[in-house]
Amino acid sequence: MAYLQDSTYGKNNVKFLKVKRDPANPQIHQVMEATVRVLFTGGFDVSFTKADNSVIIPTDTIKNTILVEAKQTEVFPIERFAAHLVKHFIGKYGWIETVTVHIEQVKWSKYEVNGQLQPHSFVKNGDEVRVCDLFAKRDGSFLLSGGVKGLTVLKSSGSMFHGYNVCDYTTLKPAWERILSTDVDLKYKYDSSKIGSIDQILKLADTGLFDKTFESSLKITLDRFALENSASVQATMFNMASDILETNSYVYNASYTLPNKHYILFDLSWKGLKNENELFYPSPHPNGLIKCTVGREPVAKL
Ligand SMILES: O=c1[nH]c(=O)c2[nH]c(=O)[nH]c2[nH]1
Repeated sequence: MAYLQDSTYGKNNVKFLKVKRDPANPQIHQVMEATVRVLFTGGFDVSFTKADNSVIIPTDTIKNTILVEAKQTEVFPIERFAAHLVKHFIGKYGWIETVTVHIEQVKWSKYEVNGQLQPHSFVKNGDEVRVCDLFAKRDGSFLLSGGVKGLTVLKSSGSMFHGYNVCDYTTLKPAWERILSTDVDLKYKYDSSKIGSIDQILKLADTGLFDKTFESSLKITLDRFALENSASVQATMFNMASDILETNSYVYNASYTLPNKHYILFDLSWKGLKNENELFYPSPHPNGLIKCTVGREPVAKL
């Protein structure tokens, strides 16, 4: 006999752009362009196993809800909007057991013209997005994380890779100077016990905690990337994550997923030319893929 082992459903890729006007000067805007995913679990099994649609909240309704709530509530920061959606869905539909919200925010930045920051013109300089994930249960427990995705960086000096294991399969030459490039995918998980509750997420949003954590983590990532003479992707990402934990007391752990996007020194010796770390060819594949999660060491109890 077959049985339903696992299931979830919801709406993905719900996009909106909301203009926020400064109450003191309505010409000064901020824009939130976001993509939202909402998934449910709960009393939905019969919709899979008995073709009973009565329990299904149509995914179209989920989409409408996201858009109506985006109109009616504050959407900055995305952690607050995620918490608001969780409260709405769990409060309204008694048979939902868990809600998972994922939000990606496009980075629209204001820029200057003739030395004047423009009040309602924005530029997007890359594919970088701010992300947040909130998993919440009806019993009030939750997991919240924030982060950044798609932040592409490259340094043309200050990166080494040598001292690695060498065996009969090794062809890689040690490097004391190389190109280092990656697409940063960073996720920092908040300590749920420090935050306390979904309602507290709304309150902490007002204190600026989530914006501060995001800005600080981004700055640490970019600062370390630029300033450290990197021994390896592994060592640098560990140092970045450690800095995030040291600086942000609400962060429980920090995870990086970093592709090592290789730029390979082109051998010009056959042409009688020296290549002193000047000409590389970007290698689209294969690429290294390096992940780590860094947490806080438990404090020893005496
Ligand atoms: O920083 C690096 N880590 C590796 O694990 C690795 N492997 C490799 O071929 N080059 C690199 N670079």
